[in-house]
Amino acid sequence: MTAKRDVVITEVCLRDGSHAIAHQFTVEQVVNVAKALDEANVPYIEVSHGDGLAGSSLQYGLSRTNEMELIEAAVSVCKQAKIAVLLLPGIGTMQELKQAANLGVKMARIATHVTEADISAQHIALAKDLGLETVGFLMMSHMAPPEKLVEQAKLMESYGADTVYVVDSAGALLPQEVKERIRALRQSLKINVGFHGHNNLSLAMANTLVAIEEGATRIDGSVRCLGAGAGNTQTEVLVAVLDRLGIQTGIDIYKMMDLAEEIVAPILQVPQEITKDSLVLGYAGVYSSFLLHAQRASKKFGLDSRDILVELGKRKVVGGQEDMIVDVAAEIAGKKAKVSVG
Ligand SMILES: CC[C@H](O)CC(=O)C(=O)O
Ligand SMILES: [Mn+2]
Repeated sequence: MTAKRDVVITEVCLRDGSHAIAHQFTVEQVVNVAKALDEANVPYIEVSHGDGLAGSSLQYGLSRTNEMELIEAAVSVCKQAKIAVLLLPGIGTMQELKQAANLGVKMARIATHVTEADISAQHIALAKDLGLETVGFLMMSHMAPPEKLVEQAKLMESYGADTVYVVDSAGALLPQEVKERIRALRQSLKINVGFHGHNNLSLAMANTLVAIEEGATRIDGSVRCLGAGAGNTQTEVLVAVLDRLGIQTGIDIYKMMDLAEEIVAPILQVPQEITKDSLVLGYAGVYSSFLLHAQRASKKFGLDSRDILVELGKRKVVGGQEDMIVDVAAEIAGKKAKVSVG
């Protein structure tokens, strides 16, 4: 019997979590996590490089294992859960999307910067042609006011998306801002509205609950907060909270708790918590996936990583501009050197 679900959860630890572990997932880890999530009745599990299909590169970070192998392995162990992939046009191409569909993926999430939905037209159309459920994923949603978000979401809807997500990539949105954005989308779209949070300001759960209150029915979470920055809304906690609120997810709470503790926690190199660097991501409005890159640059140039992150926030650097992290670090280090010589 299929479970009743008022809110449909997509588990992102095997994709967003890839950022947190520098894209080092093994087939064994993916199999163990996906199988346990499937048994807990999670409906969608996203598997890809952190930056989406074909993200493995020097710019974004090389994957330990080819993501197609990871996707194939996840598909093979899931009895009811559907595997989703993320694709950022310009990083992933039509070819990878077709390859993923051939492997048995059932959902494609096409992600663009919040003001660039127009570049998703071809990929959304292809995903629909391939028979995939299709999501438009508007990243860095804190950088656009609700009216702009509506304009961009309507473009995705017109291309054929079944759902559009407000994506708080930097974990910078405050509850009121989430409320305004979800409300505006709900009033203007005919399709589902979703929310993807990051916990850099410790607001992922509060923001998710506000989004649900405003009518978002598609929600992302990551078990044990295994996601970029301080991670996402913690799925096992969300499932318990929604159960207390009488909102059905169809997910088995005990099984989620067990897999979080026994299978996902051991994968974490360090426990996910709000450190000074992840806090600055939310505070300065910086892409959560920039965290490890900025920390590496801070070591290389002998800087406080917060100075690099704050400057990136000021310059409104967005996804795809990872090379700017080293540029900014070099510039700050250069200025410091001049001051100490002068
Ligand atoms: C780089 C892609 C990014 O991690 C997608 C995402 O989850 C977000 O923007 O939060
Ligand atoms: Mn994310």
